Amino acid sequence: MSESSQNDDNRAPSDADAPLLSVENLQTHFPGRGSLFGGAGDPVRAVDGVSFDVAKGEVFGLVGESGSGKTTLGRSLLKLIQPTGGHLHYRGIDLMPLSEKQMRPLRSELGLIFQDPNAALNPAMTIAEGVGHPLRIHGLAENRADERRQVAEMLDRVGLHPPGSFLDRYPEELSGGQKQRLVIARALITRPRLVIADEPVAALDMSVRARVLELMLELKRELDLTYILITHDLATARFMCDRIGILYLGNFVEWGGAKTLFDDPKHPYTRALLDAIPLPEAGRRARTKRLPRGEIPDAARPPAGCRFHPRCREAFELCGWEGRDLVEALERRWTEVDADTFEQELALVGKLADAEVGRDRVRFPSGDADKLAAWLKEQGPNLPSRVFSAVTDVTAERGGVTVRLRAAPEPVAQWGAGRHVACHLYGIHARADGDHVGEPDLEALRDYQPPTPSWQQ
Ligand SMILES: Nc1ncnc2c1ncn2[C@@H]1O[C@H](COP(=O)(O)OP(=O)(O)OP(=O)(O)O)[C@@H](O)[C@H]1O
Repeated sequence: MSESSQNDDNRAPSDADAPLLSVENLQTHFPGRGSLFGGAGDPVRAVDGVSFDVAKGEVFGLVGESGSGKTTLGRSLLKLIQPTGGHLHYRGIDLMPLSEKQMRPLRSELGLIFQDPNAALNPAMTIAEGVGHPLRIHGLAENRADERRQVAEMLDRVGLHPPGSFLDRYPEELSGGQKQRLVIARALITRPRLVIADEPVAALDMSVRARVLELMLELKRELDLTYILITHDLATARFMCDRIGILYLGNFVEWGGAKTLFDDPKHPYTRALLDAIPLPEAGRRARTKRLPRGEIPDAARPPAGCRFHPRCREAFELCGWEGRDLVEALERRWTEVDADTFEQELALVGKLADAEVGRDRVRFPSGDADKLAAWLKEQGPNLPSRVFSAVTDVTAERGGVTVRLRAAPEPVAQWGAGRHVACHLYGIHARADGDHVGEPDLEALRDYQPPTPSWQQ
């Protein structure tokens, strides 16, 4: 089938101005992993409320650390994984209720470029068979000769010259860069409109990465493609993307034009990621101390409030501090103080494993509750995080001390300065469906003035 005849179908009442892909509050939760002792465990919120549109012809980047949900989101957009909630429209077609059988006519329009060529290419098939396979699946070749002709044409487009010399060879005979060109040829052979490229150059040597990315941009222009590019690498995103979404624990913290985000990032996480890449331009420091602390948390137990708050250097009292943050802050303090101080404080606070840790409180068992409460009040503000700013109450009782923390809302994205940003530093806007946040007193927060972010002072 020619490209024009594919475009002539009448499957959807497509409005020329409508986005090619429209994503609203998309969620993909996996069943909980359970524990050794049984029980289902909390669901893994791999994708948790993502919203964005992709216009025809654009390159939209999904950027984030390992575990942020990029791959799950990419696969959910193609319904290779069934999202568990939200809305997903492609060319105006509501994809959410479609069964795999109903999706089949659309599959040839939706391409996927994999990261690992070895996983994407069947080593037992010749290049003609492997790259031509999708044509057979979708009935897009008239006969074998037509299939070989189409494969040869696509090999030519992806720079494997002369194409005839590749047809009857096997993928393993090719170099890494050539194999990735094959993967691209296979993804584009059905002439898709929307292509999701999942870390398309991450497995390649530095020396060939730029050439493969340039090829992808060239093919985009020639074949009228729209890309969603998944990458953990901001330099790749900067080179390729028109717009970028910064993903953190299943949701965007900031998204908008690539230039806007690179030139003037607003979210502390975006700023930290950008500070981590060495850039040649004058005025941008190669590495600073603003890198996020620690690792991305478990998506089955996302932090309350803003999910980034435990790692955020700008976090303040309304960012969602909870009991485990207080315990972690004490742990960190004890790695920083001298041995004598550690021994004294351990004797007073007791082993942290003995503390009863809840979302909105921590109870420390203690034989001298008054002394411990006084120490906590005095040292709390000096802990190596802002957790104590959220403490509402330190109560000495018989046998222990209870520290209570105020619940705070999960931020919802706001529009400002040419991008969406989900951060309380820009005003308190709570996500209505953030059901893991506890029960913040939204009424009390209505007139709250957040502090000025440190970089604006
Ligand atoms: N099938 C699954 N069942 C349960 N949890 C899953 C499943 N697939 C992914 N996850 C979890 O979902 C979260 C997001 O994973 P995902 O692979 O989408 O992130 P990613 O940003 O693509 O990371 P990476 O770059 O390492 O691939 C992780 O916590 C991961 O462990």
